[in-house]
Amino acid sequence: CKNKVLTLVFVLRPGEVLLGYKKRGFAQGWWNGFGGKVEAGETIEEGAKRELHEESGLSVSNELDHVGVLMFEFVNDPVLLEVHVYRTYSYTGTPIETEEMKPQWFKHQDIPYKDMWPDDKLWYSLMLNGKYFNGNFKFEGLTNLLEYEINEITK
Ligand SMILES: CN1CCN(c2cc(NC3CC3)nc(N)n2)CC1
Repeated sequence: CKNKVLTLVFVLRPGEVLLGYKKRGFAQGWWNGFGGKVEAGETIEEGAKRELHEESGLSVSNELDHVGVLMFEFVNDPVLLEVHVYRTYSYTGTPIETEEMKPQWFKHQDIPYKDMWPDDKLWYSLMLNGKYFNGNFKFEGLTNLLEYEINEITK
């Protein structure tokens, strides 16, 4: 069991998605949803809500919609990343810039894929359109996507 479980939350409003610009650390300089590690004693969904609040200032009262699981393998690295993707239209608060992230709303056509993880352009359309999906990606380093498969699932 070498999976590192991570979360990724997308806050939506009509025609737009909230992304955060990573100001430091892993994937610095790229835009992404909000998320991170799951701590001992919390469920994956609780971890997702916690990271969203820590990184954006937003709170989610009710359910997050669990829309997919993305598995990432890196050549010569035994640790698999298991990223649980969530989305929600219902949130409270106003996005605030933190030390980690600078939040910004993007119209779907303006999503800055060149400044994002290389896999994002392959599955964002499914996430933005309310589909459910699973994805498997094989990377060499952080930018070279060697293989992938994405399957839409009926939930
Ligand atoms: C804190 N986590 C890190 C992993 N993560 C990823 C990863 C990812 N690609 C993988 C090649 C790394 N692509 C997106 N969009 N997010 C979510 C946030």
